[in-house]
Amino acid sequence: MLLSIEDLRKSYPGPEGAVSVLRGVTLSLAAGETLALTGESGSGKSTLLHLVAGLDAVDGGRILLDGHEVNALDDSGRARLRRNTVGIVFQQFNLIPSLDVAANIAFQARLSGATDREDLSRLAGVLGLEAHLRKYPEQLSGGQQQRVAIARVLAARPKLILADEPTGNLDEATADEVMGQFLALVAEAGSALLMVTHSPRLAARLGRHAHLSQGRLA
Ligand SMILES: Nc1ncnc2c1ncn2[C@@H]1O[C@H](COP(=O)(O)OP(=O)(O)OP(=O)(O)O)[C@@H](O)[C@H]1O
Repeated sequence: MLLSIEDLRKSYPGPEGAVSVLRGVTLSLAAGETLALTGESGSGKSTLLHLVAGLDAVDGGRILLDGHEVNALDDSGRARLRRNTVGIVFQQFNLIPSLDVAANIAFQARLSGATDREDLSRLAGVLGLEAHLRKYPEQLSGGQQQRVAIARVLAARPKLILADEPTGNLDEATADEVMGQFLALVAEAGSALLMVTHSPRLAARLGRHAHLSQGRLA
């Protein structure tokens, strides 16, 4: 199993004591599987993604990712896992403002040692970015920036992609189109995908669906 989450628990401090957000979440994802995660606003979807990425510490339970227990790793071990195994597409795109589109796409791939130029230009082609490769992020629309963020993650060919509303800033028609391209490229790369979405329509396009409610998955 690529990802096994067992009895995961997470609370945050609140004004009236700790607020329990995840209350025993158990979930497995095999290599190449795609899963949509839905749930009301504030139900803990982003929290779950952050914990899997090792960006925050768990309170209880375990996350096994590609044979590593995420929370048993030190900071550099978690950083290595993020660099080599996980690709992250969050809503704030985190493109590097001083790099042009081509360099942004290549950036993550270089870090993880995957530098196939043909692969990069093909990705840019499929995502409709060829005309923008020499532009800087601030010269792009929100939708174009989202495509660059998607291309950047795919270029590194991670085993697991964590995506939080990756088409959340797009109108419905464009979101459908970009999601189609994204899912086709994910399938081609053989990556597993754990994707948060508010849209039942987009969720239905993934292989599996889990719903987070009251701190547990249904
Ligand atoms: N760093 C933090 N400190 C305190 N509380 C937090 C922190 N991060 C998240 N929370 C709280 O935990 C709960 C879950 O937040 P989370 O962002 O995971 O929800 P979500 O399901 O992703 O929501 P949305 O769909 O609105 O993005 C919320 O009540 C939020 O206020």
